Amino acid sequence: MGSGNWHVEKRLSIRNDSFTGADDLVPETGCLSIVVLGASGDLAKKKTFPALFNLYRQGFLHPDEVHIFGYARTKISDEELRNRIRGYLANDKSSPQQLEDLTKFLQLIKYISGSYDSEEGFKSLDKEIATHEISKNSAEGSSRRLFYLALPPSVYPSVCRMIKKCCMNKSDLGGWTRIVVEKPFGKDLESAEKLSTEIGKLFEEPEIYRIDHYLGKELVQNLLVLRFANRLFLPLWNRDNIDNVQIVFREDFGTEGRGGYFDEYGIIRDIIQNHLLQVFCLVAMEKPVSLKPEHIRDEKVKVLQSVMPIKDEEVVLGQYEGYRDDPTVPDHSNTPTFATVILHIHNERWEGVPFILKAGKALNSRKAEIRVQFKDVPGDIFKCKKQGRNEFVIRLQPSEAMYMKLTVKQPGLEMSTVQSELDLSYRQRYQGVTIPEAYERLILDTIRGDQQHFVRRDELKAAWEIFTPLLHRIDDGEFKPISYQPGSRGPMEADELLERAGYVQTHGYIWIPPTL
Ligand SMILES: NC(=O)C1=CN([C@@H]2O[C@H](COP(=O)(O)OP(=O)(O)OC[C@H]3O[C@@H](n4cnc5c(N)ncnc54)[C@H](OP(=O)(O)O)[C@@H]3O)[C@@H](O)[C@H]2O)C=CC1
Ligand SMILES: O=C1O[C@H](COP(=O)(O)O)[C@@H](O)[C@H](O)[C@H]1O
Repeated sequence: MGSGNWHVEKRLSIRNDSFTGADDLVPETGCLSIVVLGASGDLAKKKTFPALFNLYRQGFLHPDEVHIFGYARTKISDEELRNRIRGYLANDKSSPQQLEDLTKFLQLIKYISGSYDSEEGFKSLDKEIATHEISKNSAEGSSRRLFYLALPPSVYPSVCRMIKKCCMNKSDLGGWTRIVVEKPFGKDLESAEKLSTEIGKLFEEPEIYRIDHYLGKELVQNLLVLRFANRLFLPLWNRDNIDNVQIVFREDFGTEGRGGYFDEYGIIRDIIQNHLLQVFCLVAMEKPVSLKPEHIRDEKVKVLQSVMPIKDEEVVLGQYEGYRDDPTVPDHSNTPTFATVILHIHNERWEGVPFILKAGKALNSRKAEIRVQFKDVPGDIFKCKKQGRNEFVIRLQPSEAMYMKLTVKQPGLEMSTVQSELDLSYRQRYQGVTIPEAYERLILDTIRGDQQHFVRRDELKAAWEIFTPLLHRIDDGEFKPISYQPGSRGPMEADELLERAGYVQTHGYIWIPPTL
């Protein structure tokens, strides 16, 4: 936000012109109503409205087509909602153009107050939407209604019932009603299936968009391109060449202000079962038949179903010291704030290759990356084993980059080797290019009707099947987290597990950042 580095690309329509594989999309012309349910909440102001504003600024949401409705229980006026979100859309450093855009954008927002389980509020919401559709001369049957549930999952079923009962539009002329749901989508296999069944009775799968914002990150979206559009990787991406894969998430802050929520879920449900597992799927899945969303999701499900049961000795849990000082966290909480979990895939490509999923809060750094470590060179005549293995690192954040660690000849007269890198740092290579926020792309996908980057019901089920037995044991207090210092690397047992899994850390590798 507010980078001042905008690429404002005005589009005539929001028809999809990229290579998503969703080429059977219907041209969409009807008026578009975006309803943010839970508009007074944190997610709405920090992510949803800023993403909508960015889409508006880039010409993807046309003022002559679009209207935005905020809905929540809090009784506030349109103007009060606008004032609440204003600070998240612009700041002192915003350009005059941005401020002018902001004023126009805020005028598109209307607020309706109502409860999440009574028809009254949803009927007035429907009335407001209909008034807007009529004012835009939208042909009945062509208007589009997007309901974004920025709400706790406990109210999803009642909200979906209310939408179904009070707010559906006709869709015979290309119109639609879609709902976007956020994680946490259940707490284990049983609760997730129950939720899916409840929502599934009301909406068809193509109408449900289960969002995982990691799927909207630039380098996550690049994974299929990298893997399947580069001849270089095709023959290497398997158990014959790859020794181990790490998918890592680190945050250098704790659960500040979210202790109550976090304690109910823990790091596995908060990060690993969804975000890291989605990345895992894209790294490990087979090539899809095409880029059609269903083909991609079929492959994701297959690889999830090939994951073997997690072994106790391949799990390390941690909890940072001071976590329980949060008044919203119970004194004897057993909730992990750190976890390393090793997954094994039982298939021809990956048998024997550990996939190490690691996530932690209150650690010494903030990053999310994929680290693919290759096997040692057989018959190594240079004795470069000591210097380190080839590694291909895809850094999702911060500062998107991918680099390949290689052994090369040390420049000079002597014949000696050194570790170096082939480096693609995005900031350096794509200067002046603004990388969109994950939510921005994903909301655009929901409008375009492209489900490629959303989680399908069977995918969600397979994801919960992997982690539910372990989660139940943690919930029952059978598996205890090890205490670690905030600002550290987490429990040292996690690094020991990494070593046992075969990861060889490179020592003495020094990276010299290129200068512009
Ligand atoms: N384009 C760019 O921006 C590039 C940047 N670099 C930078 O160069 C530096 C070195 O790169 P690289 O070697 O890939 O990355 P790191 O030094 O960050 O990490 C290498 C590996 O060692 C692990 N590790 C780190 N400390 C320990 C420890 N004490 N015990 C056990 N394992 C440990 C890391 O695990 P864990 O993930 O858990 O920390 C990671 O798997 C990094 O800062 C990197 O960002 C390098 C090349 C290109
Ligand atoms: O979903 C979540 O993600 C954030 C981290 O997101 P990022 O895009 O900043 O990597 C995490 O802080 C939060 O606990 C979790 O619920």
